[in-house]
Amino acid sequence: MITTITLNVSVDKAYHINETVESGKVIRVATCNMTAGGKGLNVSRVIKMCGEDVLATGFVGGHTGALVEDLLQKDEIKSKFVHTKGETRNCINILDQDNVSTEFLEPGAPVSEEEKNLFIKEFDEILDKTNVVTISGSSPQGLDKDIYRVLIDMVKKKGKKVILDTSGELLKEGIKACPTMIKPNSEEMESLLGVGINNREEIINSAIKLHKSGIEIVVVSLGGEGALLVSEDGIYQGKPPKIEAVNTVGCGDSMVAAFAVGFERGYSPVESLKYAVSVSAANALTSSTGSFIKEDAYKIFEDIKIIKI
Ligand SMILES: Nc1ncnc2c1ncn2[C@@H]1O[C@H](COP(=O)(O)OP(=O)(O)O)[C@@H](O)[C@H]1O
Ligand SMILES: O=P(O)(O)OC[C@H]1O[C@](O)(COP(=O)(O)O)[C@@H](O)[C@@H]1O
Repeated sequence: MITTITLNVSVDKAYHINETVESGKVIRVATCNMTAGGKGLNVSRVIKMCGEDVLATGFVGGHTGALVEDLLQKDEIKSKFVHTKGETRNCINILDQDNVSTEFLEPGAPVSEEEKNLFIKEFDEILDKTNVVTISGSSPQGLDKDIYRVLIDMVKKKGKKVILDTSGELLKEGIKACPTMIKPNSEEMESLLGVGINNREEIINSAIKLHKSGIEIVVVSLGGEGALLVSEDGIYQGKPPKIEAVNTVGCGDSMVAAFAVGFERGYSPVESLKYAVSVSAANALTSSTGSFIKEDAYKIFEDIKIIKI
């Protein structure tokens, strides 16, 4: 089983509008899609769509939290959340007539020390039934910046695999525990290493540096250019064919999900790269966040170029 951790859950609303976003204007929404969000729940949905068993964990609270549990149940995704006194947040993604996306991400309600300790206790028990763990996104107020380091240490002590996909201080602290894999984009890697990254060579050198620091698999996502993978098997780029992207929100989460599925199925890093590029590119073809059509992924898979560097 794959377990996903989403400490900062949300209800994601995708607003489709038939104009462009301008401040000071009243905008009527044409259609609204609602999904269980926070990066880790997008990951959970995509894992389920790939056909693997997944358990979603983290914190939920109040009416919005209950709605998230409902939405997951409708997608037949198992969950075991710690219930908080604070209310779960909302995140809004406005997609305009040209499919340009503008996101508003609310902060998460505070988590108390007691709620955190309960999560750690329950997670320790869940780990015994889990092969792969994904940790995604931001953390709510009330948790220390080393929370992911603590959780990764727990996973690694039990000999399981763990993917960390976050940014800023959480990523800086988290990598001290050497997760099995990280998936920064180049801006996240710039901030992590404190250097400017302006070209392909600098991306490769930065990823090699992170791999050498003890992270088994470093995947740098490159948007429409696919992703670069550094592991002990070598350096590879997975390049998707050119597609007409509709909504790229959740592409990073889809990539993490597909790598987790690859670990669960025992794929090699390069096989996982090809699979993950096809699933994440297929996500860009649907308007719904963290979702893909299998036929799109199959078609894209056939046309992916794997380039050895
Ligand atoms: N326009 C696109 N065309 C094809 N694939 C895409 C596109 N945008 C994203 N992807 C796929 O999704 C993955 C993650 O997207 P990216 O935007 O790089 O991540 P993040 O959302 O984490 O910044 C990419 O590595 C790629 O495989
Ligand atoms: O969990 P975080 O880091 O606060 O991010 C929250 C939001 O980011 C998104 O996952 C989109 O992020 P990506 O496009 O980077 O995958 C939203 O769906 C989500 O609610």
